Amino acid sequence: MDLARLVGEISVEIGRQVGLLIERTGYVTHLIVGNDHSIEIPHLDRYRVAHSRLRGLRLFHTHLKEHPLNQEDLMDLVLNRFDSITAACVGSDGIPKFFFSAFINPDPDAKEPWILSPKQYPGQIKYGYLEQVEALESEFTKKTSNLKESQKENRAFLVGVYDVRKMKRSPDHSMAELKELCRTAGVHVVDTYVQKRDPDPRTVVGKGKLQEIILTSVHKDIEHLIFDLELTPSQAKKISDASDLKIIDRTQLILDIFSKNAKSRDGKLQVELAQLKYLKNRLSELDDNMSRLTGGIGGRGPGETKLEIGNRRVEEKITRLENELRDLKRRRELNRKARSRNEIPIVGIVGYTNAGKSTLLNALTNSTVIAEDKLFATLDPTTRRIRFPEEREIIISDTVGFIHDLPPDLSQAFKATLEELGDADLLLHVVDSTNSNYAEQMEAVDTILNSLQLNEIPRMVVFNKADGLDEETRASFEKNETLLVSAVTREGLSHLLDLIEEELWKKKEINQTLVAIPSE
Ligand SMILES: Nc1nc2c(ncn2[C@@H]2O[C@H](COP(=O)(O)OP(=O)(O)OP(=O)(O)O)[C@@H](O)[C@H]2O)c(=O)[nH]1
Ligand SMILES: [Mg+2]
Repeated sequence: MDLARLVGEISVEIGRQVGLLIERTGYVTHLIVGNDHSIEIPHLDRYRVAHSRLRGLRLFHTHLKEHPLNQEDLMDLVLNRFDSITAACVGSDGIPKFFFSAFINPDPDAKEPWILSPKQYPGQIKYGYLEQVEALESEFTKKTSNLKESQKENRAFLVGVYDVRKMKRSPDHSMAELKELCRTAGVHVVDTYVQKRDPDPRTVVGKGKLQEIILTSVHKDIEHLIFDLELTPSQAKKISDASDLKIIDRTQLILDIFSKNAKSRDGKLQVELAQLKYLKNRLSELDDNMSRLTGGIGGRGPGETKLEIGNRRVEEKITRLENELRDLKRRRELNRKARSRNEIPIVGIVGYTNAGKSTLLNALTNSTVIAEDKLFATLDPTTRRIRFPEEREIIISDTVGFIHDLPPDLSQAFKATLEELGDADLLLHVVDSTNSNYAEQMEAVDTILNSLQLNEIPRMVVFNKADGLDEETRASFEKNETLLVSAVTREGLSHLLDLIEEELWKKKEINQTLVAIPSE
């Protein structure tokens, strides 16, 4: 109380708010002098206590007018995870007349992230402060331990800002896909925010909204803020300046999944190259935030490439990877030439990610290529042979799944793995018929195939997962005479093989007759 009085007197004398940061032992770590209506809390990162939900510091400060705690005070409380915040309203003599206090609300579902205590007069101040803080802390621990293991880690807040006029697909679909990507990356989605208008060039969402999102995130123990767009380097920096959260965009999320799933030498190099290219554009913004901007989920970054290495090293590494990839590509081409000399027809399986391409390849060839209910399970092209009666044989290859708006660096990197499709005699476009967005997904695949100049190759659309359709949808597919199969129940597969055989050999025979015609 004496301290309160002293601070009050100083405060009145200089006409500014004065604040103290006090440890639980009573030790004062900071004396902060503000202006007449607010004070600014210094950066407190190193005071963060790892396992407890509170910082172990409380803020005591003066209000020169008889105002209760304002929005700014409460933001300070929540963002800094103070044990408590107290405003002492001091009279003209510097003596505190009454106090307003607030604590962080341990209930993550509460409407407001704080609890306000009733106004107190000096005589009413209780000394059970430590007990109160301890009770709060055990409440926090209880809430956290109630969560399932899977909900404790990689908690994320998803933010989608969509300019509906410019979008090719609906915001809902885009957000649903972002959630799928998160699930694949092992991210637990806690909260989402969708806004339908032009992204703010500086902070994507407005400043006030961003603060609100950050508040909620701190409150719900969320560590990742994931944006459904590619952030510009300066947006990423501005947003991460405003909070301690890890800022991740769609590109990084996809890169992250790719880096987890790449198995072959080639695939790994491609992913690392894409990561480095993404990083290079952001190196100019190099500062403390960079580790958070580039760490990826659970700290998976681009290989050994930590940020200590500068721009030059990144350039060097990019060149080295590109050379290595060129070598691999040359070798692949040799293999391909050898194969095409044998004149075995090649069938490429393409389609949106998770359509069931790998499962279909497995079912057709009875092999076991990894098939998972995850996006981008396949990153490396896999090739198998199928033998038909009459000594006929085809080579059939699985490819990486397609997705809307593949980040430019990635599409560049993955063109290499799709290049082989150029040799294909037939493309099987596999569609997940049970996905309500299948039409949009087909369009995305067509767009990518066209951009790869593969539109000349005959295409066969295969609607997969027929076993998962309800009667009505199934009937509508059948009415349109679509090729309906199930890689799981094997329904329609022998028909599919017949069609493939027909397509390839019918064409071949015609070609041969053409060749047989003697030229002049
Ligand atoms: N019900 C049903 N599920 C299927 C069928 N075919 C594939 N799936 C499931 O769909 C999921 C994705 O299958 P994948 O074969 O990995 O798909 P993909 O197209 O290779 O995916 P990426 O490699 O990630 O692009 C898996 O969980 C499969 O079990 C099917 O015919 N019926
Ligand atoms: Mg696959």
